[in-house]
Amino acid sequence: MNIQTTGAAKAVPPPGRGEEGRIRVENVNVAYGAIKALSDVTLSIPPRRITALIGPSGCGKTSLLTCVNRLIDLIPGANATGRIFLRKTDVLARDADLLRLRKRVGMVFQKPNPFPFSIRRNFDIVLTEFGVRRRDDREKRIDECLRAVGLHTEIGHRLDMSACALSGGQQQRLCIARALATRPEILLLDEPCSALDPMSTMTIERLLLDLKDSVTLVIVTHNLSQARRIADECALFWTECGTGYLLEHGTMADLTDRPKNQVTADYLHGRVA
Ligand SMILES: Nc1ncnc2c1ncn2[C@@H]1O[C@H](COP(=O)(O)OP(=O)(O)OP(=O)(O)O)[C@@H](O)[C@H]1O
Repeated sequence: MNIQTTGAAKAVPPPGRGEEGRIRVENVNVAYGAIKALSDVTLSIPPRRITALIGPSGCGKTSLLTCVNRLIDLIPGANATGRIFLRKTDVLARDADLLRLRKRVGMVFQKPNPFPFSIRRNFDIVLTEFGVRRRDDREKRIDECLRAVGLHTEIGHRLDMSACALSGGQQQRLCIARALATRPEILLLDEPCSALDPMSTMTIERLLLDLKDSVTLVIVTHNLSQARRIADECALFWTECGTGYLLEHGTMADLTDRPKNQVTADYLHGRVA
């Protein structure tokens, strides 16, 4: 399927951003109590590209994603070791500044999760938390984010309506807009289209293609067609004895046309579950 981009407002990256938005994962292990979920993952995710994390259920894709913004800290019994660098900051360091980290790294979940308040308040809560105190600054930021996700003409004049009254696809775009409100370098998306119909899925895919010029996008998806449509790079995870590991990483073309492993070839061509 050919995806046309939305033409939504593109944030032009300021000059000299260089490596901003690159994620360097070094020897990361994740365990939940005695269960080792992810073993020794080393991976460099390029800035301002779309990288898809794919692989069968339980191979640790979400676990890796939640390490990058330290949401894993909120899971009782979870433990992550290794290093994940955003430029010079090791986000897994004990003394990492989590508020600053979550300003730099936004996250969007499988099921749209708007706060059960007005559209405006969805943004105000986040913006106030991250220090945007002046009302007119918040209004400008809301306007910028709604334009970035192509929602401005649909709901820009209805900011006081409940976010929960929006359609599922609109709610997910609102959640992406809310995640963009802190102007993150990185957006993590955990199966963001799996609860959406095909039209809403295409809208989100176009939006991600528009956003990738300014934000590093890492998307977990079970939808291989989606990965082929939008991802520049792809990391295939696998499991052995219940522990996930990185099997192969490269461009989508590398994994599809020149896989290094037979398992990669079989998985990418739908020959294994
Ligand atoms: N909170 C938790 N407590 C205990 N084990 C967990 C927890 N979260 C994940 N796991 C285990 O860690 C392993 C990896 O799970 P994870 O959700 O990261 O995989 P995944 O590849 O994202 O799976 P899926 O594609 O089904 O979402 C699985 O064996 C899972 O059961």
